Amino acid sequence: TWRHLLIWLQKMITAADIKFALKHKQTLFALQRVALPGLKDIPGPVALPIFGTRWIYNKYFGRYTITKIHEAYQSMFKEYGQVIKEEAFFNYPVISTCSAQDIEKLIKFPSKFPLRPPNGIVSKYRQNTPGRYNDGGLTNEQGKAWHRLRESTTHDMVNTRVIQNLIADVNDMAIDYIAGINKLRDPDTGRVQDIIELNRKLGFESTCLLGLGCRVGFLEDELNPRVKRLSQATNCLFEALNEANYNLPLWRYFPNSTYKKLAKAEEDLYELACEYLEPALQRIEESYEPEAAQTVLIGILKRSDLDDKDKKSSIVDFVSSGMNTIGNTLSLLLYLIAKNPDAQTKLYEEINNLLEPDEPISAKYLNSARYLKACVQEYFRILPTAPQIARIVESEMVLSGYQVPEWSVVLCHTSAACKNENYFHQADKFIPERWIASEVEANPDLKVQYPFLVSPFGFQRRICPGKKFTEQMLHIFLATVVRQFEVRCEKDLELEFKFLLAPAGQLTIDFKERI
Ligand code: HEM
Repeated sequence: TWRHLLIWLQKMITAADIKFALKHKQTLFALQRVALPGLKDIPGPVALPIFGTRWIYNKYFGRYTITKIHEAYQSMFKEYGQVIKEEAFFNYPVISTCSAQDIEKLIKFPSKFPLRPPNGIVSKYRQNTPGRYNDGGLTNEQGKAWHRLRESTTHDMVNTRVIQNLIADVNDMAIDYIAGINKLRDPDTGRVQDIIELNRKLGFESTCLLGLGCRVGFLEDELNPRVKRLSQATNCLFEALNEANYNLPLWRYFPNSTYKKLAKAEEDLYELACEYLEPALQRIEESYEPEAAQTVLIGILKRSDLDDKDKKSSIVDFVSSGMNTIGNTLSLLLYLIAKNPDAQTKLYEEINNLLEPDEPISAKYLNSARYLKACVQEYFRILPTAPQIARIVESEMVLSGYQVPEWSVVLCHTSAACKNENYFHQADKFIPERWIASEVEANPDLKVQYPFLVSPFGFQRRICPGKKFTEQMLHIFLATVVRQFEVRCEKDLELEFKFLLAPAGQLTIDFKERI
């Protein structure tokens, strides 16, 4: 038939092309370089000298608001296409892409030591504080220095067995969380006017459990002064990071108010972490068998290839990286579940099928809870708190037809890509079934073509080391809440970008006790 003939012809042409390409590889490559548009051709907002394109976020004459940066990117991708170029201060180019093909290229780039742009202000502070820090730390270092820290500090944290051993502790936290909800609920309506603060506290408490190896008391009625300082320091740190990211980088030249804020937050975090480390250090001296929750911490403290500064700065990095990310995620996840009653009903049915009424959540349940995991995965597709992943490209590469030079900064907008109808069927709908093979078999439209686009924890070897812990934590949290309450939310949630995507204003949730 004509179709077969066409397919045969296509194969012949492809084979001939490959032979030709192999023979004339160098020439073709050179021609392609000449022919392809480059960095300067990538569309994007008009750049001004020095200020680059940052004027678009200016309060008075800009087009977008800095706290709505997620919406700004959606609008720019619509206006300019799937790849855009912005210019940071001093006209440093920053490329953004939401193309699945580009993102796949970056994810699959065989990098030994993937490069993520360091957080300049943190690196500067740590350089200025040599008494406490050897370097920028795990989140900011690059190359071999990063690899050394990564290998020696995250070994236990990425181990499934170590994380599973924390299930009992996380269950206890979830019970305290439910008690917290019950204190906030209106006795007649079950309404909690604003759940965000409680979720933040649970985020803080769980991160401390992982990084400091103990419960610190964020879920208690009265916060002890140490915990209050910890919470304030983390908030200040994120405020300073946000300011440093989007305001003129004057901190490079003198310690401006943003730098001072960051320095104070880092100092407080460091001192507080050290206070929490004391009992663990004592335990090591007394050769006690560590409790499950202390495995990660004691594992780091016992390393002979790390000095004291490396150990302490890594623990500070773990605590500060996890606190707000988990807190935001809990609120955003709860909101999506509350907005999707059908999915919630299915989830409740699965819980009842897999668990006896008073049976605690166990590794066995978590391993078989397919719908629970699908709900969390679908949440990550729709509302991840880290909507883009940054990389410095290690070699020249072609992104959406543009030749991008080596060492360019590229932001992979995985979240924007996840909203693309061409990539996900009914992209704006919460459909956990798309992540379940048997459901996809029954409805092939749901098949996920580009699963790698859901990368809420990043990718390559630089992927978040807290991923396993966080996922387990979210599974336990969601199952515990849905088992106890039917949750509903009437209003739509406002979002704002504060270094991370976060809920803005209040999140009012109705918690109806299940009978
Ligand atoms: C909802 C929770 C979390 C989210 C969404 C999240 C997200 C991320 C993302 C997107 C990255 C960048 C990865 C990349 O560049 O490829 C990252 C890195 C990192 N995260 Fe998380 N994270 C979370 C929780 C945690 C927790 C609990 C910890 C505590 C251990 C943690 C520690 C880190 C560290 C140390 C890095 C830097 C890793 C490196 O550069 O090697 N994160 N995280």
